[in-house]
Amino acid sequence: MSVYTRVEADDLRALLADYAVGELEDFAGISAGITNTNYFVDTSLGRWVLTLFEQVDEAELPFFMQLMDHLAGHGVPCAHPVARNDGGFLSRVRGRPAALVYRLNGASVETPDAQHCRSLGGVVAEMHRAVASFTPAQRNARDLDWISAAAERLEGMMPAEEHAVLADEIAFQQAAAGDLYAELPAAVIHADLFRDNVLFDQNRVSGLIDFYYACHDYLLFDLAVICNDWAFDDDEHYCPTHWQAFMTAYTRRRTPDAAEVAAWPAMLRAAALRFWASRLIDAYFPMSGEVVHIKDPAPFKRLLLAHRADPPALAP
Ligand SMILES: Nc1ncnc2c1ncn2[C@@H]1O[C@H](COP(=O)(O)OP(=O)(O)OP(=O)(O)O)[C@@H](O)[C@H]1O
Ligand SMILES: N[C@@H](CCO)C(=O)O
Repeated sequence: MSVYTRVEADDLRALLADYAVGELEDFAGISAGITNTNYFVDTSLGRWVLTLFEQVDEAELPFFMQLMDHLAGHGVPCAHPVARNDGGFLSRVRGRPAALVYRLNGASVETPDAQHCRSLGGVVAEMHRAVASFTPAQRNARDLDWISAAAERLEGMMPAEEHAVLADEIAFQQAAAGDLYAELPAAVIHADLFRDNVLFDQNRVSGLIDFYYACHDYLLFDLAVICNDWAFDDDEHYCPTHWQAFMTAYTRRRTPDAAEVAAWPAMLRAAALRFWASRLIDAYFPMSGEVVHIKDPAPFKRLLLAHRADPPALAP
């Protein structure tokens, strides 16, 4: 359920008066998504998506808008905001901060094949090149400090044996941060490129969406998040052809350096840890007052343990 705030035609007419996008023709709430309220909005001049930000820290929104605008300006297919007549990207609808974004064609795929992965590899490499000239930065809201604080909250709530794995992995990642990760290339990354955040049209990426965890961090972290979600099936079986297809396309545009190759097994673990921890927090401390879709933390624990034993290579 993604409509937390109900929007009426009059709200939209008032909003659209601030943009040069024509007259309202139709609109409908979007049922996918968890965090924000999203509406499809059709006007006489095009098709748009209106997002009402329900949970994002308002002070962070200009960063996300600038990032999407920058990437789109550099040819990266992605959701990006429409500028208002006064040049800004943010509006207010029903008391919520809101943005009108260009509507992309296509849909996300639950079960990607190698062709989807190949197309994604090219787009992610383009994104990693385009961020080199993007100067605003924002820290990772789900960094190791956040994960450590999460582990403290979870102590005594989750099974002790599992908590010990969590604590042990945090210690490993703290050591890696001062050593293995010290020389890694860093820039603004997406940080949440799961299958539901990529739209495809005819097996080609039509756009990346949901940049609201974007932050300054290691480029390799993006690759690890993608490998964990796109190259492992729902039973955590590794699909080498998926990862091969992704990396073949990626390395045509950007070659990982030696430090990235060395840090890869640890970074796969960091990405598994990040989503294990956030899903544990969502499961043990569910947000009240809304319809909440809790994602199962267990696959990321299993993936973490699998990576400790036998991580796949960065460039297979
Ligand atoms: N620019 C866009 N063009 C077309 N469809 C979009 C666009 N942005 C979002 N959508 C559609 O809206 C749905 C919900 O968007 P999104 O995943 O960003 O929701 P959210 O609630 O903000 O995020 P999350 O699901 O991570 O909590 C997407 O699955 C997609 O179908
Ligand atoms: N992609 C995340 C949720 C949003 O950050 C997950 O699957 O846990």
